[in-house]
This record gives sequence, C-alpha cells and structure tokens, in this order.
Amino acid sequence: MGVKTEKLLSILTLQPVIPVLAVDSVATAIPLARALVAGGLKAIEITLRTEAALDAIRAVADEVEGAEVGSGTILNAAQFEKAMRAGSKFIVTPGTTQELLDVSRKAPVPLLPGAATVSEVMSLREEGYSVMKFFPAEQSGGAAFLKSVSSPLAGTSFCPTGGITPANAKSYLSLPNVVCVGGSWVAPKELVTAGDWKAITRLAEEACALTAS
Ligand SMILES: O=C(O)C(=O)C[C@H](O)[C@H](O)COP(=O)(O)O
Repeated sequence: MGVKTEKLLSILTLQPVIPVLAVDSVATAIPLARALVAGGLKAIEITLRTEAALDAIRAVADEVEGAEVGSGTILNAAQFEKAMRAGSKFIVTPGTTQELLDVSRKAPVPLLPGAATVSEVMSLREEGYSVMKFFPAEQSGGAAFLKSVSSPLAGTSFCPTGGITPANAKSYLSLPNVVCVGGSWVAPKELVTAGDWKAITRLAEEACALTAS
C-alpha cells in the first residue's frame, strides 16, 4: 500500500502539537482524550509504554468523538500490527528498522518514522518517505539542526519530538520544514492524576494557539 504520505499529512496538519501520552488506564485515557479534543487537539498519540496502552487506544478510537488516535513508541512489527488492530489511525516510531518499513508498506495505516541524523533521513527518503519524526529533537540538535538540513534535504518535513515545551515550540513551528511538533507537556502527570480535565483543555487550547505566530 506504499507510503501513504497524504493520509499522514491529513492527520499531522490538524493541529500544531501532537500530544504524546503514556496512559495508565482506560478510565483516565477517555476523559484525557476528551479534554484534549475539547481544547482542539484531535490527533493524539498514545505510546505503547504502558500495559494499558492498547486497550486505551481501542477505547479512545471507539468512544471519543473527534479524536484521531495513533500509537507511539512502536518498536517492531508485532507492536505495529497490535496497534493497528486496536484502531490506530497512524503509527509513530522513535527510529526506523527494516522490519518496521516492511510491515508499514503492507498496512493501510500511515507511518511517521523516526530519524535523528542526515543519513537516517536519506535512507527514509530512498524508501519514499518525505515526512518523518525528528527524535529526540532537542538532544539531536533541535531547531538549528532542522534549519541546517532544510536546503540539502529539501522536500522533507518533520514532526520534531523530545524536549519540546511551550517556550521552544515556536522556534520549531516557524520553520518551513516542520509540519507540527510532538510533546507530552499538554498532559502533565499531576493534572492527569488529579483528573483536572479543565486544566488540560486549557493547555490544549494554548498549544493550538502556538500556530498563530
Ligand atoms: O516514546 C516515544 O516514541 C517518544 O516520542 C518519546 C517521548 O515520550 C516523546 O519524545 C515526548 O517527549 P517529551 O515531550 O520530551 O516528554
């Protein structure tokens, strides 16, 4: 089924910030997703870093109107397939392996593949990818790195993730080769634990406003 760039971009362009979540239970995932959607963040990435992740993806896909739920921290083909069966609309990987490229090519769901170096980006371009996750963004050179590669790697766009905050998000979002950024700051653990969904909706609204530069 190829690389599915248009499908991926239709999700990544919904908003400037993709919330990256690690959820401990389905019971918190649903109100959390609803709070983010209410604040304008429809595309939501639930990482496979918790036991509850797959059930949470299924529940958000089935029950949260307006949400476009994807899976993150996908490390291998088995996880890719489980995440897809749970209803993920997109798949995000921190880096890229041949196994992941093979499973993705046959899947109906688009992949946002991770890359952190020029050579990794070039390898993904050879596979037909033009939209990638730049991870870990701050630690790998940040916005300055993306600015430097914009001309030699023209035609490639990024969703930088890792170390992004409301304070530095605009330095990324102002770059022409950045589609959106990923970040966990919109769902802080304290607010999730306290069930303060209104505060999370406010953070989501603030994240949405980051586009208006
Ligand atoms: O697991 C993955 O695939 C990741 O993307 C790792 C991190 O959870 C994100 O990079 C979010 O990072 P922070 O916004 O810095 O908290």
